[in-house]
Amino acid sequence: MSTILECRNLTKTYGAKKALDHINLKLDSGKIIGLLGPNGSGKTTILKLINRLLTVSDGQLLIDGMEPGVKTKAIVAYLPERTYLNPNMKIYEILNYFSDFYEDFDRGRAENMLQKLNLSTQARIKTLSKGSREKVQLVLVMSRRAKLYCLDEPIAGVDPAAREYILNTILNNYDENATILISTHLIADVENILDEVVFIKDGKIRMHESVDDIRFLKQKSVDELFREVFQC
Ligand SMILES: Nc1ncnc2c1ncn2[C@@H]1O[C@H](COP(=O)(O)OP(=O)(O)OP(=O)(O)O)[C@@H](O)[C@H]1O
Repeated sequence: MSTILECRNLTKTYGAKKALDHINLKLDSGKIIGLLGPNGSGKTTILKLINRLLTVSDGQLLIDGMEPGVKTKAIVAYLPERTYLNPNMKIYEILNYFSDFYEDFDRGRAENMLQKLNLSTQARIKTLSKGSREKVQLVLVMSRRAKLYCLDEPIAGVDPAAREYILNTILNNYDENATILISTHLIADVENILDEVVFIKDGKIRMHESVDDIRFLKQKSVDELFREVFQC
């Protein structure tokens, strides 16, 4: 098993605010990992650093052994917490754009998923509900054959039935050697698909455990453990 992500004393500051404080973390490839923590704990900051939307203040961040750059962008697929789709474009136009932009984009897979979600490729983004826009965005990301998927709150805006479909879509559409890092508050909804969890609070890693160990050794669900660790 190889390491897809490594943080060595990773620190990120925004002015005087330390959003990530000397984080050490190693993630193996082939896992679905939940990045879980209360509001403001640093989850989005980590995902943005991986995607080079922010730069490291101190320490090191390595993706497949490389610092974030052009080469890592080609192997990382990112779903940001906010929609970035151009509201005036039709879905098929965005598919064209993704096909041109990403060598690893599998258009057939995207069209298939859209069809299952009853989303017409002729639909214009601005005519879709918030939940449907989020579904389109997730389909685009999961249709890349990336090595690392970073999903920031992928199911926050969709109804429970769609949540299940989306989680199954995530499970069924990624290569088993790829890694998925999911940041979410909806722990009970996602815990069944997770192999490992990383708990983060105040910019520090509080726990990195396998979900099987939490269930069998601690005899708890991830949701129960999260509430225990982060009780207010
Ligand atoms: N651009 C910024 N300038 C200053 N502080 C920031 C900035 N972005 C984030 N922060 C601060 O850094 C900390 C970590 O923020 P981050 O968005 O990474 O948390 P999060 O865990 O993703 O939160 P949430 O679950 O609410 O989305 C917070 O205290 C936040 O206020």
